[in-house]
Amino acid sequence: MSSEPLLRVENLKTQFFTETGTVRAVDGISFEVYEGEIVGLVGESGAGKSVASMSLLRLVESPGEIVGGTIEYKGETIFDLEEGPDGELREHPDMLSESEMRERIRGREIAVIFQDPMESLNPVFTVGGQLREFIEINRELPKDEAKAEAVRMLREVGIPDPEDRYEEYPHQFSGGMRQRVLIAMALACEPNLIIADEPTTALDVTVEGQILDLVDDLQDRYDTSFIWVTHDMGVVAEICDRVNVMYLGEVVEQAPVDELFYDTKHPYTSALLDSMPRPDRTVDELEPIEGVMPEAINPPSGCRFHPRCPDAREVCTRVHPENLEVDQAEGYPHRAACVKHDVFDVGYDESVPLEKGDEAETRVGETGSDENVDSTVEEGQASTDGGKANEANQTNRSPNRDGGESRP
Ligand SMILES: Nc1ncnc2c1ncn2[C@@H]1O[C@H](COP(=O)(O)OP(=O)(O)OP(=O)(O)O)[C@@H](O)[C@H]1O
Ligand code: NI
Repeated sequence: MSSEPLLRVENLKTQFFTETGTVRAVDGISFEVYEGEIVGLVGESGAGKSVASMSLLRLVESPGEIVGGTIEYKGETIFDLEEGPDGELREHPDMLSESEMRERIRGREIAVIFQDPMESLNPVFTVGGQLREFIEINRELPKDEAKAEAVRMLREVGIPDPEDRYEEYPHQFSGGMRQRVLIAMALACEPNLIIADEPTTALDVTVEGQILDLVDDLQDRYDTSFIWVTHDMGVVAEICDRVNVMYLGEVVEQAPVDELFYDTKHPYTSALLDSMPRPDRTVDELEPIEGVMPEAINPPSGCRFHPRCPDAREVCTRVHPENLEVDQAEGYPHRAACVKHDVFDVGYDESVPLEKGDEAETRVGETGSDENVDSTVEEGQASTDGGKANEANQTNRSPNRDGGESRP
């Protein structure tokens, strides 16, 4: 972890301004992607994974807008704001222009693979023709060289008889084969980073396994970094090096994959793991996560997961936890946004456990739309003083290494 990250995302916020209110789809997430690693974004539907992915390429469409945070790629600024003369926020002058994003970044440096290949492939053109054209435009190669390169890429992603398949149309390909074509397209410009948004979700398990193996193999050979978006912890286990668990627009846990599975620090991650089919468990033993995920338009006060959390105590309804480092593993931080960890020091141990179903449910959405109602805990700050904590001392920033777990 000594080197600079390829991608650095800090406190990223993306919102949708709808008639019914502001949807805080991505609400202050931070993570890094280092060269050659596969970083997972995992969480239930609506967690903000796709909006986060689109934000990284500045592809959020109206009524959505990135409203805060920083995105840096190889030392260049994809997104940043600064304060103008009248205190208003405006785009930082260092920010890459729209044409730089289009000509230099999207596709060439950072490519995307979507879930549905039919949305990305045009049904009226041959698969090979589309791939060739893409290579021609993006790599400025003459037509015949681009064609040779297209055939080579099709072979590279495991499409048999690529010369023949080159002439076929998307509908003549199976779902798995189409997904391979999209991977070929993503790889065609030899990007440093590929964002894959649930690219295997529509495939059956066997084909999904083959695609994951292919990606693993290509990742080894090209040393491409990936951001892998999925709701499936099984996929995470198979492919990711490090993982960000998202809940209602926030990253609630971040850790190297083994650490996340074997030393889970956030109750939401535990719930995701418990709801995951495993060979050593029967279907009866699967535990679906309690309740449904509330709307990002009016999230619960305090910890957004508290209405569904088995470990929730009274303090969790009031204190909004940052994603703090609670441990280290393999040289990376293990972060968790849960006040049961000692580093938060907000009185979790003394707090009264919430009775499931009553307190929890009435709290949903009660105060969530007003951010100032919650106090936000940052490292080394106690925050039972209702927001004044932000002015409290910032000096004690060292994470409490032996205090990762709450005392019994
Ligand atoms: N165009 C839009 N207008 C309003 N709200 C939107 C829009 N797009 C997304 N959202 C909202 O943003 C939040 C995050 O959505 P997002 O698609 O990122 O979730 P996700 O984690 O990718 O879920 P899934 O697993 O279903 O793809 C959701 O509450 C969603 O309703
Ligand atoms: Ni999505």
